[in-house]
Amino acid sequence: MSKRVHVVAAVIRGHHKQVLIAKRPTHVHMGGLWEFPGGKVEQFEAPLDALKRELKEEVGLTVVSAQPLIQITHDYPDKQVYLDVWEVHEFVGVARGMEGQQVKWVWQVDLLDYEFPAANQAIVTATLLSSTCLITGDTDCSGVYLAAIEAALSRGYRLFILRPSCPNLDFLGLVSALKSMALFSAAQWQWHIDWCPAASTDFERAITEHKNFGVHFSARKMEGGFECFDGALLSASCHNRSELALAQQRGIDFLLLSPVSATKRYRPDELLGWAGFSALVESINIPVFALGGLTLDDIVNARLAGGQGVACIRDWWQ
Ligand SMILES: Nc1nc2c([nH]c(=O)n2[C@@H]2O[C@H](COP(=O)(O)OP(=O)(O)OP(=O)(O)O)[C@@H](O)[C@H]2O)c(=O)[nH]1
Repeated sequence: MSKRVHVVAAVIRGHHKQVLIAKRPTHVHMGGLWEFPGGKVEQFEAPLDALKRELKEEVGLTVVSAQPLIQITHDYPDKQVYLDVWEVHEFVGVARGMEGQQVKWVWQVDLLDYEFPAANQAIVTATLLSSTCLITGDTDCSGVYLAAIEAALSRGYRLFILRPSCPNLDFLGLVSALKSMALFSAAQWQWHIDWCPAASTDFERAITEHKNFGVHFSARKMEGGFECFDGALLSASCHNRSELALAQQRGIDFLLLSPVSATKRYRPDELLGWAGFSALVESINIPVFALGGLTLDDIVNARLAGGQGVACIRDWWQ
């Protein structure tokens, strides 16, 4: 088997949630498909230096700052790659196809309409997700629930795992309120399947008809198998290597992995710590949020450990 190729690639974020993509020339590997600009890391070259060199050479941009986004290990029939993907928020220059290739700024939601190499699916998901995720608490009043979501939106949260457990909540009313909130804030909602009436056609319609809605499974629900939610983003909670592997096999789009840090529910010897989190994240190709005893100050640690960001529960009660 040939050696795995270390490739750096960049999700370059421009104005108004636009992202730069480039078309691979037809004669090269994965030719004719779209890609995130980048290329191979040279011998003895640091990944960030390689990223800076490739972006200058390929699209004429000077990187000012970049942070890790996701790492993918993928085997094509003819090539094994390790895609080391960075997020670039700050750069200087005007993007051009320096090698004659087509380059394009696209709305991040429109990335789903472009054809990328197979390894890129998780990169596109990671690009669409924010670096924070809020798991909601409980209430028996829709008004209180929605007010807490609005307050969280104003604190910067855009991705929510919804788990109101009260059966008296008006589901369709909640859907319609969340739809209009999504319109103004681009927020994404994952319905916690434990709460949602899975058999309800209203639920299925809401999930599959609206791109901001997805479904979240507990590890046990995921293990038990689930029905198909056409086109909806799927997420799951995991705690160990075998659950992570199952999630990947079941086509889950992103994960919450816990417990990373101290919480009341777990003994100290059960905690993953950042090293344990990082080792588990490395074993799969899916964006993973760190969960358990963390705050928004831990986003940098999560990114350095290969994660997408942090998921918080306590913040709901602020
Ligand atoms: N740059 C980039 N490469 C990707 C992406 N997705 C993906 O599977 N790859 C694969 O990673 C490898 C990158 O190699 P490359 O050909 O772009 O690297 P390079 O510019 O250094 O090539 P060269 O040295 O042959 O000129 C290719 O096998 C390509 O198919 C992506 O989003 N961006």
